Amino acid sequence: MSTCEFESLEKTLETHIPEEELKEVKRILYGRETMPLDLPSCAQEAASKRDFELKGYRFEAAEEQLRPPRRTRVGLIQNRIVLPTDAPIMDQINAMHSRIGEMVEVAAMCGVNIVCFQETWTMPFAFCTREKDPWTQFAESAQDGHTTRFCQELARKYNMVVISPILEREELHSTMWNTAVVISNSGNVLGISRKNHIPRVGDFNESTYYMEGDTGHTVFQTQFGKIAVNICYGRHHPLNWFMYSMNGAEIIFNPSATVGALSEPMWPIEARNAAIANHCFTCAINRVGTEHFKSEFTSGDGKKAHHDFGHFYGSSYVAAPDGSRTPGLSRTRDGLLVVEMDLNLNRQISDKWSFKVNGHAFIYCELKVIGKTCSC
Ligand SMILES: NC(=O)NCCC(=O)O
Repeated sequence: MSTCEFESLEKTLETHIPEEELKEVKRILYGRETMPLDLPSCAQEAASKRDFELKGYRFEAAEEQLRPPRRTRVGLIQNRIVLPTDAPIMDQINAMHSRIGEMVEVAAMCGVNIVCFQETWTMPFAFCTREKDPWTQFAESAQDGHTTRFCQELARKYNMVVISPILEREELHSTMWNTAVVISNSGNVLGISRKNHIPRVGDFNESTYYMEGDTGHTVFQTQFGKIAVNICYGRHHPLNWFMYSMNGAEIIFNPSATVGALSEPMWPIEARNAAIANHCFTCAINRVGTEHFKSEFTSGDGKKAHHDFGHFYGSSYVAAPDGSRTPGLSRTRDGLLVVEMDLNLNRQISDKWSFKVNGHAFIYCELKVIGKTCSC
């Protein structure tokens, strides 16, 4: 595991930029200032004891005459794997369950309503190896697998919606998918959202394992707002975010696994731009750490074979429809980002900028040109 990784952009800015200039720098980089969210001291203490970063922010909306505020708290969890990648599979899964369990307990202390974990959170991101065995053994049923049952317990215990992205094994045909299981705060599986764009870039050899998802752009009505899940590589496709939003999503989660050398310059832009373009909140989550694999693998680029994928740079953040965003979590540490948002902001910004109205009209005209009608 690399110990000399750069910790975070925010830390560097805060260390080197004089206070009076820092405010302006942050305004230009991050938009309207996100206020810190007061989190209970018991949560701060537990996070520090359990060795993870805990940060809280809130996005406000203007007061309206006819609608009360619609405040929701989301929790984004980023973490490294707990055990080495060659430990017995069930031990690896159980170790991840217990790590996430203790982080979700802190999320509950912070009043989180919807929590989302990183992409394929129960396993190392082993698709770089192109080996089927043992990695396919991490795949589980989305409906009633070990991990879904674990998340249902969390959901019931803490009255929290849980988004659990796993490697799914669909029992009927033994097919695998990269799937987010969405569990309501009463513990029922509300449904699933399968990754619909599979990367063929760098060491992301995921097409060796699973196909493009077949669940469309599903939006889930929860007690705390309408949510959707656009898994990792899906964030590079503006139309993907657009379709979730056209189907009514107020918050779109983007659980990811991505490495610095490949995508870091894109990371702060894509989910944020999606929030702006679609008048919604977006939540980008990336794992942390460097994962080592026993067998060497090549990247098909003429370079030497290697045992690791590179550094997963964390930096999870939330973006709002007005273009503002929270600072990111660290590039190196496990972390929980708690963000309170007033969902009324979506319509307020839509009324101001009207991007979605234009998008709607655009689709309608395009369909008319190709001779199809639609109900949207
Ligand atoms: N997990 C995944 O889809 N990664 C692809 C690389 C990226 O999109 O940054």
